[in-house]
Amino acid sequence: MAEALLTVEDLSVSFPSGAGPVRVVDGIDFTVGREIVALVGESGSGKSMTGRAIMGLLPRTATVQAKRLSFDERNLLSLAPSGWNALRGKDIGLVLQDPKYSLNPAHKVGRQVEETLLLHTRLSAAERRERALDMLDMVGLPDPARVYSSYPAALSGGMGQRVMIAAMLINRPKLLIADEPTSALDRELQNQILALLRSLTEQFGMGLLLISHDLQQVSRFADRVIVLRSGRIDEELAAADLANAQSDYTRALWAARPSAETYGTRLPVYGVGT
Ligand SMILES: Nc1ncnc2c1ncn2[C@@H]1O[C@H](COP(=O)(O)OP(=O)(O)OP(=O)(O)O)[C@@H](O)[C@H]1O
Repeated sequence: MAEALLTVEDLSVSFPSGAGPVRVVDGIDFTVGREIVALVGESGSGKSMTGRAIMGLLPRTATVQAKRLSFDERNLLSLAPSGWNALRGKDIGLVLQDPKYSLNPAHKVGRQVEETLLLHTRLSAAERRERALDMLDMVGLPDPARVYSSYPAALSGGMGQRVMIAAMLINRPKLLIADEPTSALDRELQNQILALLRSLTEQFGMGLLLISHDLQQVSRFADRVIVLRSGRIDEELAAADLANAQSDYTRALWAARPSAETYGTRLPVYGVGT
């Protein structure tokens, strides 16, 4: 197991309800080093809330508790809003499901890719442009100069997601959290984007927390897998061992892996909230 960049100990996230607080993440422990750790589980198992707790991006009504939540020796539990702003985009990047909602349609791609350089560095406009063009090239976009001056509407879904990855990696974060980064794309593009994330993770020596419901994909792109069930860790195993998982739940999720016929449908829900 790689040396930890992120340490999560006894993390819980709860929301108020008429019947009292409901714990949607319930006392989980894990670490992420310079490796790809996948957080998997059915819909509602708490994957996104875990990712958001690490990014300090939980809904206002959520309460977060942990024995320890630390990133690169910093205690995230005591970070002030200004501390979060300094961390996000600089040391921790977040890639979400659909670039349509993450990219601002009113601004050209170049400006959005450069944004974290503007916020976190003193590079000149020319240096920022050069870094952005390099990064657009690194994520495999043909004709980076044309993409740089385009508006997001001119991009396909796969290109948009490559732009988002470029925007998140331009400042060389130590950790990237990718929450279902490919579920808006077709199968072939999904594999291309995941292969790109894997290669950039290795090239930059980053950690990647990959949130996914697709165990088959995870088995090919991740190093380690944490299986969440109703907010708790059901099993933690090497990605290579997924096909021979011990827990019945993991085996059921593995058996429900999307096939060409069922791809795009949601996974069945096994006893959430029970
Ligand atoms: N703002 C909120 N208020 C109350 N409950 C919420 C809120 N946001 C999420 N939840 C609940 O938290 C639980 C965990 O949600 P989360 O989004 O982490 O699941 P997930 O595993 O990422 O699922 P999916 O794959 O569907 O995104 C769910 O039961 C959800 O209904």
